Amino acid sequence: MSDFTHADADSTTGEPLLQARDVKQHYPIKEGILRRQTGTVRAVDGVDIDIYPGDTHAIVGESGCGKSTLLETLLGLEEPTDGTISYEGTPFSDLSGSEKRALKSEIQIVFQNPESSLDPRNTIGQIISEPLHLHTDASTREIDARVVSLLDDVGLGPRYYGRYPHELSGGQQQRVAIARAISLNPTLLFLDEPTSALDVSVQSKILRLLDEIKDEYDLTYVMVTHDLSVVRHFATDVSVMYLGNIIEKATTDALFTDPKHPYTQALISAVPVPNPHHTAENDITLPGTVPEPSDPPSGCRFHPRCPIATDECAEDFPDFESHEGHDVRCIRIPEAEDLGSTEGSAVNASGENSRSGLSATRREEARQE
Ligand SMILES: Nc1ncnc2c1ncn2[C@@H]1O[C@H](COP(=O)(O)OP(=O)(O)OP(=O)(O)O)[C@@H](O)[C@H]1O
Repeated sequence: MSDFTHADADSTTGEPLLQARDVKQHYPIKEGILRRQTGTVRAVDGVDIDIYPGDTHAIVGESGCGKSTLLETLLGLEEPTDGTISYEGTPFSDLSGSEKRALKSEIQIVFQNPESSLDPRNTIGQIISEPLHLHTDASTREIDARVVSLLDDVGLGPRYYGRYPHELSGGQQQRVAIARAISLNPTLLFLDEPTSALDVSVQSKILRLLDEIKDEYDLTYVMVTHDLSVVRHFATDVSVMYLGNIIEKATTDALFTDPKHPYTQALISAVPVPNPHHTAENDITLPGTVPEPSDPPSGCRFHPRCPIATDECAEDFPDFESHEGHDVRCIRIPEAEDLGSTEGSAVNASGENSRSGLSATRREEARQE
């Protein structure tokens, strides 16, 4: 791979860039002086997912459903307990050592909290240039020029080169994390709750930057979030997780206009909407809480909380069934409820600026942060 060049991600073949099949991530529960295993946390419990070139694929679900564990497993930070993850058709387990190293440049991540993801002892220039020093043969002069260009791309400009993370606001720090993540021209960028640690006023600016950077750098995104307003305006596709499993997959439009799984319907009904016709009658409140992943229910994992479950649901965990463009794990797919409009949430990541004014706009936004 040459310096700063982009690996081919062919969007014309229809092949997934990243694919997971029956991926599990189980953790042993050990107790006592002898640390005997007394149970297993099924954090991720048989996930199938396909990420296509150009997607912004959101993985959503309540706290503890396994989103971060899935992301870390897909990223290769943790070996899955079981199952296969493939990149451009090749299972991770079949990659040679040098191919695995090359893949580290191809797949990057932006974490939730920029303050803890940036080394406070290093300048912004050092932080952004580190991957370039580690993974390319470029000269110091070339790398410096690249860092200045990256600072410009994320709206910060060269005067931030010698500053330290603590001198920057949260939004500006996240811009640095994004610059570092795109420095090697990756193909796939993982976003782990990229805006949830930021002030609301800054969140939409960072999402807009990510949206623009995606086009400029020809990126594919996989984003983990619990914020459905962000998903609605930012993602192209959504996978809904419940207790270690994906229970519904669809395009964002299809998922929000006509959610199929009773859990998805409840999640979406809970999105706050500035709609005068919205009434509490539209809200679906689920009984109980998410069970422990160390002791999941039999059959359909959702059945103890499901408003339409029958005895049958306690027996078998259903496979995915294709239903009007959605893939749904449910044996009794309900008719879509009238959930009211979910239009008009706060985030607009559609990138309204003209390209010519882009750099100036980004700088002004970064300065205000
Ligand atoms: N290393 C680990 N050892 C044991 N259990 C773990 C480990 N990592 C995660 N878990 C458990 O796995 C389950 C899923 O955790 P995970 O952090 O992936 O959920 P999440 O959906 O990302 O939640 P949140 O939105 O709160 O971050 C939780 O019950 C968590 O306690």
